[in-house]
Amino acid sequence: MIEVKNLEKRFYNFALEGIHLTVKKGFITGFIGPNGAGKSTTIRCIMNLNRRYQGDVRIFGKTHTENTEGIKQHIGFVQDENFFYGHLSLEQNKKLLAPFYKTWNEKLFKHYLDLFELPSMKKVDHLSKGMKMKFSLAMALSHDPVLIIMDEPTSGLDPVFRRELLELLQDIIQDEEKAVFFSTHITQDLEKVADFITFIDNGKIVVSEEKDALLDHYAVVKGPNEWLTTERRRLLHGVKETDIGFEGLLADKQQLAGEASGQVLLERPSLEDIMFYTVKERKNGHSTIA
Ligand SMILES: Nc1ncnc2c1ncn2[C@@H]1O[C@H](COP(=O)(O)OP(=O)(O)OP(=O)(O)O)[C@@H](O)[C@H]1O
Repeated sequence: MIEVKNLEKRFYNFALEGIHLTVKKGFITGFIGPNGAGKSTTIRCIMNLNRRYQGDVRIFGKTHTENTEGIKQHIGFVQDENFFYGHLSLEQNKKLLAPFYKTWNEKLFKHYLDLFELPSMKKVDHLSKGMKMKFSLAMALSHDPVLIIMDEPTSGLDPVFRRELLELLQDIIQDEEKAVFFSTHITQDLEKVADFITFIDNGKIVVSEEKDALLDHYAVVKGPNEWLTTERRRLLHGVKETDIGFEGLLADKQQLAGEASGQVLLERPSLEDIMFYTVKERKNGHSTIA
């Protein structure tokens, strides 16, 4: 559905470098990374909103130069900023925007307005933050897109609706013909629904992999300080030492096979752990995980 190769985008004091990324049909791919890592910039390049970039971005096998209109017809896009006309009602916004989509489905739109409890006659400016996000979602889903790309769609949503949205996304990919790609800081959401994870830090992809495999081969290692020889320390990322002991992240737990037994604890990490220790390692001035 999406194939990005060697994407480069430069700003004054930031660069996306050598971004490789794929989003597969039938799956949900989560995009994670700390503030300023380059998630929105990558998404904007994929949507052709950042025009001057290098590299190959293909959606449905085509570049934007080949068929940008055709591509966008089949994408449901949710941005982190509100791009509707604030002084107009939801209904008026819909009337202006729906004609751009050949497959606009008015019944589906009404269904989402009801489901999301949105008042169609209210002005966008008078909606709460979460309601604006819900309206963005309703607009993005009502032309029955095959690819859904969202930049932090769950920010500002209450936990009940967030969970409902995750369920909705899982329903959408059930027919194995669609794909969802979304960025979020709520890594627990991705633990629930994502099939693949792409993690970006400081403009570079740290890891891009099937979620369960990723969580299987990383480990948080905890143990007494005397175990931490220089050699073993080199294997770990974001090491923190206290009087009680140390903890750090191991990218490939096979590297400690045999050596660890009995002396240290190897725990299955959360996505947040993987992010935390990796970013900590970079901030400490060491290289990131390859
Ligand atoms: N138009 C622009 N001009 C200059 N710098 C920009 C521009 N857009 C983004 N940047 C810079 O690119 C970097 C990456 O920003 P980006 O919005 O992609 O990060 P992000 O991972 O989405 O962060 P967050 O999680 O905080 O939303 C930041 O340093 C930002 O200042």
